[in-house]
Amino acid sequence: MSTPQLVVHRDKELMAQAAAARLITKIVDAQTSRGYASVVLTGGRNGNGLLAALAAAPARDAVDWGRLDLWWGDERYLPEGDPDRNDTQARAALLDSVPLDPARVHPMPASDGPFGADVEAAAESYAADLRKASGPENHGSVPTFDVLMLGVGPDTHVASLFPELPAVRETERMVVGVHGAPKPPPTRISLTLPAIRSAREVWLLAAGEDKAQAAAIALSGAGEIQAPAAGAYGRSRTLWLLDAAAAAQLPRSLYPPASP
Ligand SMILES: O=C1O[C@H](COP(=O)(O)O)[C@@H](O)[C@H](O)[C@H]1O
Repeated sequence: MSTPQLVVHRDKELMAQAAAARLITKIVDAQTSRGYASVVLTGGRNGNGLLAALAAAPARDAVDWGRLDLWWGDERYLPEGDPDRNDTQARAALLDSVPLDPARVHPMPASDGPFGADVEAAAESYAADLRKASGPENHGSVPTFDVLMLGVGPDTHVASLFPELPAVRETERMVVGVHGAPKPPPTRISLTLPAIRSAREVWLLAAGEDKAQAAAIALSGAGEIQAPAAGAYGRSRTLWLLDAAAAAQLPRSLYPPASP
């Protein structure tokens, strides 16, 4: 378990730009050392804000987009192309603007796909895709992701792991179906905490005053069932990327000033 590191930026725009620059560098370094990079995307306002900032970044095309594997941490279980799906929003923010290899982009199943209303079967299908992509060097049933990004919800949810619901309690499976999510839509697919913890680095994105209480709860030693963000950590690094508004309830001793 890697102890959380915090970086706090002046505002959400600067946080998104700085996080995008950080992601570009991480991807380029991985591609240089291993020939490819593997990143897990997150949805929501902060996740999409980062992707939009990346699309506009001057160094954007330092990334070899054809050698980037993209996965999702969660998905709203809606028809393909639905505007509320995380992958729909990610494509609009960035993915449709860069020359990705479609074979290396792995959206989660849609509700109008082969599994229909059976979200558990859809989740198992994604788990099978992860297993297929996990080589012997990965020591497990998911690839070793270079960076796994998570937006932090105002209730401390990450991916589609909501406080007290069954999905956050899962300890064996890597991907599960979610029913009754308190944030619409109610039916979702999500990586579980064991899958999240397989990543080299986990980056938690929290910007905006509505995230301040969630950040304070998650970083104050709360349990992962009550505060799923508290259970999200990487094998070698756990990085919280915040703006000043989201950090407002944190002890000042937790982080040095990252920008004036
Ligand atoms: O519903 C979701 O919420 C979280 C957080 O979204 P935000 O708008 O509060 O930043 C998001 O990370 C997740 O992917 C999404 O499905």
